[in-house]
Amino acid sequence: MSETPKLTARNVDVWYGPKKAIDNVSIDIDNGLVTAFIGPSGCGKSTFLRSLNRMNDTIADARVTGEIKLDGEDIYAGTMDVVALRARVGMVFQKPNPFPKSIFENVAYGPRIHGLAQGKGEMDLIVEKALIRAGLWDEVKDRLTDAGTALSGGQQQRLCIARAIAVSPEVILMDEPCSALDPIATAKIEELIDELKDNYAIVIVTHSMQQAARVSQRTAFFHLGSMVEYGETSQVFTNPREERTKDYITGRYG
Ligand SMILES: Nc1ncnc2c1ncn2[C@@H]1O[C@H](COP(=O)(O)OP(=O)(O)OP(=O)(O)O)[C@@H](O)[C@H]1O
Repeated sequence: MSETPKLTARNVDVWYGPKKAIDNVSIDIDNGLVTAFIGPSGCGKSTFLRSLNRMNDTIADARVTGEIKLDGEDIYAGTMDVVALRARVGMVFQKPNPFPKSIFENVAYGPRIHGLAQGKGEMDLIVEKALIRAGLWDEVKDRLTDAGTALSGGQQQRLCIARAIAVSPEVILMDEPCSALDPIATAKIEELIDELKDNYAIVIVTHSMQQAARVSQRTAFFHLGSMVEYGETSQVFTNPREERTKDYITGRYG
C-alpha cells in the first residue's frame, strides 16, 4: 500500500503434502505499523505468517511457492542465510516459550550467536535496552539471574518479545501472542505492540477481532486459505468490501 513496503508476497501458495493451505496470496506489509491477520480457525493465518520468515522450513512436508521479498530481496533464494533472516524477521509464539535459562541469558542468547556484542559491557547494555523496550526492565532488573520460566505468563511473553528485539529485527511476527494471557497481561502486550510499531513492521495473528481493531492499522481477512480482503483496519471493520468479510465481522461464522 505504500511505495516501499517492507515485505511483499506475490502469488504465494503453501502446501502440506498434497493439501493446499494457502492459495495465491499477495500482500504488501509496511513499516511503522501493525498488520493483523484475522479469520476463522484453520483458514491459514499461522501458515502464511510462518512463510514470512521461512518458519515453514521446519515442517517436513510443507512447501511454499510464489515470491516473498524482504526489502526487495527474495527470502526463498538459495543464497538466503535463514538464521540471519529469522533475526531480521523475528517471531513471538502463542505460548510464551522462554529457554530454560536465566532472564539475562534468554535475552543475551541471540546477540551472542549473532556476534552483536564485543564484551560484557556491551552485552549488558543490549540486554537492558531490550528489556526496557519490552516493558519488563523494572520488574526484572534485580533478578536477572532468576530462571525465565519463573516469571508470570505475561512477563514470560514480554521476555520473549525482549528476546526477539535483542537481535535488532526489522519485522516482528506475532502468532496469537496473547492467547495464553489474562486480560491485564494482554492489555500490557497490546500497549507494548503499540509502542513498538514505530520502529518495526509488526504482523499479528489474532483470533480476537477486538484485538485486531485495537492494535492494528491494517487488517487482512483470510478464509479457506485465501486472503479475501486487505485494507485499513477501520475500513475492513466498518465498511468491508467483501460479503465474506462482512459475515465474519458480524459474527455470522467463525
Ligand atoms: N504441520 C501441518 N501439517 C499439515 N497440515 C497443517 C499443518 N499445520 C496446519 N495445517 C493445516 O493447514 C490449514 C491452515 O492451518 P493454520 O494453522 O495455518 O490456520 P489458522 O488460521 O492459523 O488456524 P487457527 O486460528 O486455528 O490457529 C488447516 O487446515 C490445518 O489443519
